[in-house]
Amino acid sequence: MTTFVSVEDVRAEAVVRMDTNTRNYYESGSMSQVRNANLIGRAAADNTLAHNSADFSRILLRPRVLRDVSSVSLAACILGDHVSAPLAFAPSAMHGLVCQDAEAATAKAASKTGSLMVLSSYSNTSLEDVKSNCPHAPLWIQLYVHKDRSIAEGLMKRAEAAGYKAVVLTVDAPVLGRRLNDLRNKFTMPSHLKLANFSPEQGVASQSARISNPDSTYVKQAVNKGAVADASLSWKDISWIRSVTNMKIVLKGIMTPEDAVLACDWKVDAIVVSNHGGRQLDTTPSTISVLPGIKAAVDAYYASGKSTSTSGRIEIYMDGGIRCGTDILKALALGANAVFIGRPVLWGLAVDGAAGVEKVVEILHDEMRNGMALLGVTQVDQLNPSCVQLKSLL
Ligand SMILES: Cc1cc2nc3c(=O)[nH]c(=O)nc-3n(C[C@H](O)[C@H](O)[C@H](O)COP(=O)(O)O)c2cc1C
Ligand SMILES: CC(C)CC(=O)C(=O)O
Repeated sequence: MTTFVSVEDVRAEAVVRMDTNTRNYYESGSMSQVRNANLIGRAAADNTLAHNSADFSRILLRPRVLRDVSSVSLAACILGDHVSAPLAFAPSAMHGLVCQDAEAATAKAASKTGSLMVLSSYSNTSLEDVKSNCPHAPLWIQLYVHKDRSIAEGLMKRAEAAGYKAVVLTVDAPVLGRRLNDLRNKFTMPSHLKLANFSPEQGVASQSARISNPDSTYVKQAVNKGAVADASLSWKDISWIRSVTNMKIVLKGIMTPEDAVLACDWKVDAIVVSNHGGRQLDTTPSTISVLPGIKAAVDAYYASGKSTSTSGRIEIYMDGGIRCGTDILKALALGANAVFIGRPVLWGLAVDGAAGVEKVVEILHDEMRNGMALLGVTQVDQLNPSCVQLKSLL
């Protein structure tokens, strides 16, 4: 059995186990993708996918010494729920592509490691089966809203009844990004898998065909059934979500201070600073680079007394490019209450199912504890901007 001591070790093993379609679907971003960067004449690293990760190395850590770090705790609270660390699983579609037990395996790992998991609405395991495999950690449901609103309504009602705590509305995908590798591969979900949260009559399965060909017959059928994402979604639809469910509301895909302030105005419970792992609009900034501006805007909003919320301050999370424990410490220092990982979970799954995901979490927890001790910090809420500095030559 290979010894994995870093997330990169897990990734290296995972990618050789995946078939080409799956590897390209999981690994790629949109447009100027690393493997095909020359297609539009750009350097390989000149895209959002690459910047998400690379920009972490532009932020340096400032260790403080002689601070008694004999006991370091990662314990945290996310929207009122206790978790083992401020590290959670981002929603990602179709875990059945790399693991027979699909999201049931991911849920087991979330439960065992005490990690919050967000289930993609496009999962191969039903939300009820995921819940039964995750007795010891909180679950949230991610939502894509289709033209036929009864589909999203049904999903939210089922999730709430099953004990999911929050609905995560993905706001950065009114249309799907142009994923060149998926277009080239004509990627569609393999026929042995199903989108387990929807019945075939709802036509939602056809949605996955959008990845390959927006003009396909499948997609035209799905449009007729109202199963394609509703690009008319707007801020006022938050009131509609609130009328459907008592779950907390999280917006995933916020990239500007302006939209963060609107999220405060609309009194959602939390936002995820995210560019969808570089899979939607290419050449957006990295998430870690926009996080400080968003945190400052949210702080200013509450300091100005504009908030009329009775449920407290909005929480800020981020995802994108997190590959080691110090990336997480930097994000927390710059204002995130918690971070989410997308691809690292999929790599763990591909390597060894639930045990592989547990391994990824164990590595990241170890790296966080180690980094905190060496930084002179014993609790995650002690991380603040004084722990980091921007790389410069002076
Ligand atoms: C294969 C794959 C599938 C994804 N599916 C979804 C999804 O169904 N819903 C969603 O909101 N985000 C989805 N995402 C985006 C992730 O939630 C997350 O924003 C992103 O992966 C974070 O970047 P990272 O992979 O660098 O950690 C997906 C990402 C990947 C890689
Ligand atoms: C089926 C897709 C729309 C899921 C997704 O969000 C993604 O692949 O990034």
